[in-house]
Amino acid sequence: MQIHFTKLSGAGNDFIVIDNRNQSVHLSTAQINAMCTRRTGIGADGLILIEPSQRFDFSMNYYNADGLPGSMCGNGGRCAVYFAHSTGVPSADQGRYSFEANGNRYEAEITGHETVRLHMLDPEDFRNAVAIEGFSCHYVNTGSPHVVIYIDNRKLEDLDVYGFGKAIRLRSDVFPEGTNVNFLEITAPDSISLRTFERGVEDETLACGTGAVAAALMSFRLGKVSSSTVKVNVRSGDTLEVAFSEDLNSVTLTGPAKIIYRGIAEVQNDGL
Ligand SMILES: N[C@@H](CCC[C@H](N)C(=O)O)C(=O)O
Repeated sequence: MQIHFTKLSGAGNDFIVIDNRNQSVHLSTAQINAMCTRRTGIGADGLILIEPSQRFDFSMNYYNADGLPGSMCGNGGRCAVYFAHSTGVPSADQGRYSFEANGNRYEAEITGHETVRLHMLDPEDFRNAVAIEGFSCHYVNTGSPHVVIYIDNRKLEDLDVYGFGKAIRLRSDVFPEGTNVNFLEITAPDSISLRTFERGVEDETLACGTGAVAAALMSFRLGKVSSSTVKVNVRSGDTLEVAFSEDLNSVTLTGPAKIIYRGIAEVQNDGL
């Protein structure tokens, strides 16, 4: 079966996006995993199906690279909106899209050349300083579950994000559903540097949108940054901007979303 797709990058978090508004594409877990596998497939952190919605401009169905449905993907949401904009998916409000993902409504707008601002859900379930694997782990759900760790006495660039991230992600006694794990350094009163191990990719990614939101909100909550607009420098070298009200609501995530290429994949019954 041949599938037309578009590859997008949201600050280095990369996605295969498929326009499935006619609902002709049905992919299994194994097929999505094969398409997302680097070297033998197209390669991506996740796959997004753009599907019809009764109530909004479209529905975003997001799958992690392991082929399983993911929780909210902030960079994926921004890429889905950039894809919709560049593909001519109609929107009820010019220049602004509404879509559903994981049963929630999201809104986003194109704010400049290859730049998308996404309005996020209010954060939930803050937990402070739980000791796990030798780290003081803060936790918040920003649409996806995130551990936030300040690596005060080490260098972020030298940190074993894969090893430490995986060990914490696999602590099912603390996180029965798993978690994404973020390591960060405060670099100024309004900026941080961030590296993220992602659940479902099971590796470090070059950026994570809901992780950037978790890191910015947690840092403001703990008094580690003083600005409610925080620049988050991610592994790709890009910068995401997280803005919020002082009570940590009305959160937006803004940053680059780019089309890398369009292609046709030959998908076998059991994968590529
Ligand atoms: N990269 C994403 C987060 C995607 C969801 C996550 N991997 C999960 O299911 O836990 C982002 O940009 O937010």
